[in-house]
Amino acid sequence: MKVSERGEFGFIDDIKSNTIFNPATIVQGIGDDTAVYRVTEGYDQLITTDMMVNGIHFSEVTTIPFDVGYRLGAANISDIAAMGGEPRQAVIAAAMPVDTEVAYMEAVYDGFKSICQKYNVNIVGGDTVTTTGPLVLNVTLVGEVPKGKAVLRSGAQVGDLVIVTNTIGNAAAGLAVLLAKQKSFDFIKECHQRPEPQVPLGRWLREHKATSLNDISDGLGNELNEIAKASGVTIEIDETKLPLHEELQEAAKILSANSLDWALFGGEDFQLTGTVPAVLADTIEMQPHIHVIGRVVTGPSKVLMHKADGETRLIESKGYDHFKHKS
Ligand SMILES: Nc1ncnc2c1ncn2[C@@H]1O[C@H](COP(=O)(O)OP(=O)(O)OP(=O)(O)O)[C@@H](O)[C@H]1O
Ligand SMILES: Cc1ncc(C[n+]2csc(CCOP(=O)(O)O)c2C)c(N)n1
Ligand SMILES: [Mg+2]
Ligand SMILES: [Mg+2]
Ligand SMILES: [Mg+2]
Repeated sequence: MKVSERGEFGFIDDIKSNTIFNPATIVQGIGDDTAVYRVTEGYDQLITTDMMVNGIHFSEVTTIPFDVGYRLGAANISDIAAMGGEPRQAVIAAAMPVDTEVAYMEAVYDGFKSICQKYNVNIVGGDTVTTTGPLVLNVTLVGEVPKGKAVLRSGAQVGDLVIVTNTIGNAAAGLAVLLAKQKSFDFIKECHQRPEPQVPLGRWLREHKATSLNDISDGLGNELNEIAKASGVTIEIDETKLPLHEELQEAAKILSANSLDWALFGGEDFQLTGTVPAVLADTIEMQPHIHVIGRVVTGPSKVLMHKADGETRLIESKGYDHFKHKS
């Protein structure tokens, strides 16, 4: 059945069950003019929004509907993780072409509900409209962080260590193998299709006094430049220290692609990058999911990379730019 046959209110009825995963904070969920939720005493409130468009962030070739919903949640939860915060309440809006299948949208919502359940996020409302363009989905997410403890982009200090979580470039590599219709490469494909926001590591980094954090949506180069600019520092990273997964290296060989470009400019990894005080070096050494990739030094706001061959390269802020990208 198409959404047009189901009708606006029928559609809302179809998706409104199984949306509250943290009931203690909810006075009113889906079903009134606004939702009503309770905040935690002693916490600052965080709010963020991110959108996904069919043909830009996903396509039939790259992403099944469940994963469209999962990634939509991941992109938003990731921004809360990048503040060292806890995700809490979400509203979701959908602009649908009239011939969209109800089953497709239900699967999108199943994916979104699945990640919300995993991170204890309540889905407290939304909006439903039709469009003559492609499917557009938007989430606005509220989170919380202990008062005054949000980890900003502007706190990097000279002498700090530069860190990144897990491995980077996988989402771009996964997209490339999906578009090339390559078999296998399941790990990097999943990194593209069903990325995991790094909430526990964001919390760990906040608790260990990280001085700045950013999530990797547009590419490591872009995110580190944002930190360098906001903090007024130079960031130096080491090419040999960038954590790259073996599947990414393998995919680069098969597709004759540049694995370093994926890592620096790929985006959509939703890993965290940022800075921590140098005294944390030994503690980080024992943290298997956080890697030191460089240092903060005095100088103008820029990012430099010491290459494997001994040369130094300026890393431009050339991540994914929606107005400049040609597909
Ligand atoms: N259309 C807009 N109107 C008002 N503020 C905006 C708009 N677009 C972005 N911003 C704000 O600009 C800043 C940077 O936004 P950006 O979307 O680049 O960050 P992000 O959400 O971390 O990255 P990404 O969208 O790539 O995941 C944020 O403070 C964001 O709220
Ligand atoms: C079908 C298809 N083609 C290309 C891409 C690549 N892509 C799209 S948006 C984006 C940056 C993050 O977006 P935002 O800044 O909105 O968070 C990237 C790297 C994709 N995901 N799917
Ligand atoms: Mg954004
Ligand atoms: Mg972000
Ligand atoms: Mg972006």
